[in-house]
Amino acid sequence: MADLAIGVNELDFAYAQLNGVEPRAVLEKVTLNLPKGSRCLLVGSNGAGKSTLLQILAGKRLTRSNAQVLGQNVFFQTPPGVTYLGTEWAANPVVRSDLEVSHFLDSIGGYRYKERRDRLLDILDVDLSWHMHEVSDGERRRVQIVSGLMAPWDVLLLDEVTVDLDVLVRSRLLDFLVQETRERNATILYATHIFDGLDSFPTHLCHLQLGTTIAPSPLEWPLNLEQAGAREAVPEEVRARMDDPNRTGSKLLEVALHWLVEDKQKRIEKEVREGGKQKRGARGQGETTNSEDFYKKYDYSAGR
Ligand SMILES: Nc1ncnc2c1ncn2[C@@H]1O[C@H](COP(=O)(O)OP(=O)(O)OP(=O)(O)O)[C@@H](O)[C@H]1O
Repeated sequence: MADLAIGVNELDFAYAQLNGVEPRAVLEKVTLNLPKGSRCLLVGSNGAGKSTLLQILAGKRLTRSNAQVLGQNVFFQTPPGVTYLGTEWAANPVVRSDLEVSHFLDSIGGYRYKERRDRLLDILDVDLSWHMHEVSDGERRRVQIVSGLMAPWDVLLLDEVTVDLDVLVRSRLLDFLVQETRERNATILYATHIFDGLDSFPTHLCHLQLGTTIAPSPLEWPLNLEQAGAREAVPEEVRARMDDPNRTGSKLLEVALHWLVEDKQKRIEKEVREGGKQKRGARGQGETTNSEDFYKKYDYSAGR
């Protein structure tokens, strides 16, 4: 469909495994159709596949499945106008070297987008004379966000990059992003675990559970009970907690907590189905880890 920014249908993905081990499926039957101008939060537990999906959409991981961004199949070509911001950027030695921020931004074409660059420098409160080896993690993150957002983008794929920002900068950045989607019809897919202060940000939510999207994908936000599947996705008891005036967290947090509890339950059921028992957490009575077995052999005090 022409007005879709992201069109993913029944997408599968497995990371290739070395040493003859079979590839392990990480994404299965992922479906997400996002209209242009939307802001969608990707919600799921650690390891659900959020980063993998964002990387596929950014053209960083190849899949033969059908993943369209701005009308093009990302397996063949990532269209221009797609920006991906992930946490791994900060680990690159280049952005930890003695490099002045003004030089860094110029080196990646900041002078071409002077107006947007200056606006972002104000929003992210960045000092152009900072040196990248002398800044804090949050300050480095702010520079990354300025560098990533200064060229106009049509689709923004954000992987938890607001995590180390202080709340003032984060809130001003979110306002900027909302404005970008409203004024330029740009689209945002944002994976995060921090729901505080986000209630009014998304237009949609996508629940990724153990590598599979749960219908409806996306779910409209604020919740629209007329949308098919919305009542099942957010059952009545969760809606009651959302409407409770004594609620302490955000409405979004209520939904996310409900989904994460469900995800954990499903994961445990899967572990028991496949291996006969729950895999995570403390071992049962009498069970030991490999290293406990190993060190016991050398524990001379054990027999005393
Ligand atoms: N390079 C890799 N090779 C093999 N498996 C991987 C690789 N990267 C991630 N995985 C596995 O893929 C699954 C999904 O990982 P992914 O990073 O996409 O999850 P996520 O939802 O982004 O998690 P988090 O919230 O912790 O960032 C995990 O089980 C992870 O162990």
